[in-house]
Amino acid sequence: MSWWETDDDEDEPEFDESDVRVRPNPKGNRPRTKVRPEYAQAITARVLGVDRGRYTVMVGENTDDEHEVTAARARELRKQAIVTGDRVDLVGDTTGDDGTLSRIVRIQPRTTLLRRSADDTDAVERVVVANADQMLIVVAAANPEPRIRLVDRYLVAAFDAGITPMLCVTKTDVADPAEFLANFAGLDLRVFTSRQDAMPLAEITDALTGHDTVFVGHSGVGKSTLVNALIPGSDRATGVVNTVTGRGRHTSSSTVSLRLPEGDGWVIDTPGVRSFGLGHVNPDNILRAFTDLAAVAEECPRGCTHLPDAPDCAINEAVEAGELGESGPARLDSLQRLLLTFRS
Ligand SMILES: Nc1nc2c(ncn2[C@@H]2O[C@H](COP(=O)(O)OP(=O)(O)OP(=O)(O)O)[C@@H](O)[C@H]2O)c(=O)[nH]1
Ligand SMILES: [Zn+2]
Repeated sequence: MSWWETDDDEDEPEFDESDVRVRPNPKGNRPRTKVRPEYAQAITARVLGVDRGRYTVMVGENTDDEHEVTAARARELRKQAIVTGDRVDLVGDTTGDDGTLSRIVRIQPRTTLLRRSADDTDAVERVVVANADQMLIVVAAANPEPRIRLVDRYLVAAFDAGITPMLCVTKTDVADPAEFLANFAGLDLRVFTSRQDAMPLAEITDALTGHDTVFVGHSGVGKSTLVNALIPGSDRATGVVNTVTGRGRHTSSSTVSLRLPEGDGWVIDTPGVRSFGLGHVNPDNILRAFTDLAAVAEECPRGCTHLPDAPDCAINEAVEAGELGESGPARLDSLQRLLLTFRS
């Protein structure tokens, strides 16, 4: 079961940063590389993008010395994935002058890690983006048709990673998204609605300010159009949607970091990811995103699934007894739908 139930995988964009397969590491993702004394002078940088083994990184962020540098990975990092959003330590020539190459010697501990597995039964995960604290899920009201299940999968990936999701529905000039949005009423989910001739740019910019936000969405939903409007000059290629299939051409093909015009905040734009398995997801992380329900679940029997058929589930009982208020049933529904997303 893959994130996208489409059959045209041949032209799936390459995710070069996800080619490195990493084993799930219960101890976290802290690199085990010994700190070598000669790296005491290493400086910290933000990975902006990855292209064929070369990393574009930013050093001196928010200082007078801020500049971009091209870097390669040190051999001792072996196969550890270095992805967009990583904070890394650099040695060597960090001037960023033409033709220079510096070396990444360490990956700093990550605050969050958005990951995917090949499919829902695969425990081997690939990392997509590091250190994002927000996810903007972009979905079109029509052309292509919005899919609840797809948004659920993005939500699960975000909650699992400890990333706060938000939703932007584009193309509201084409269709009314109310019915679609009703499916998410049980979630604490900030929702923006947008149409090309009236994009809520100030509102979205405000939500992005001070954050690192990963943008995700199916190809053709208008994500590049939105990114270009939020960040003039970012030059995200926009494609033409095939009116028969509703699918876009895959015009944006690598993950990049873009800075908000005012400087305080980053957009990490991912290409239309079509296989985003959730084999690695821990159900406890999903429950944790529903703080009110998680508190009730303390009373659940050990190993409770919290699904409708779970015996003596405290959440199910509390909702039935009306103890979780008017929104209780909708919240429980949302939780159960998300829990089922990666159990099927
Ligand atoms: N009617 C309408 N069309 C839109 C809107 N936003 C974007 N589009 C059109 O939808 C098509 C796809 O937009 P893109 O911005 O390229 O979509 P994308 O999600 O970035 O797709 P890829 O670049 O293929 O990943 C383009 O023809 C846009 O002009 C909107 O709000 N309303
Ligand atoms: Zn339960």
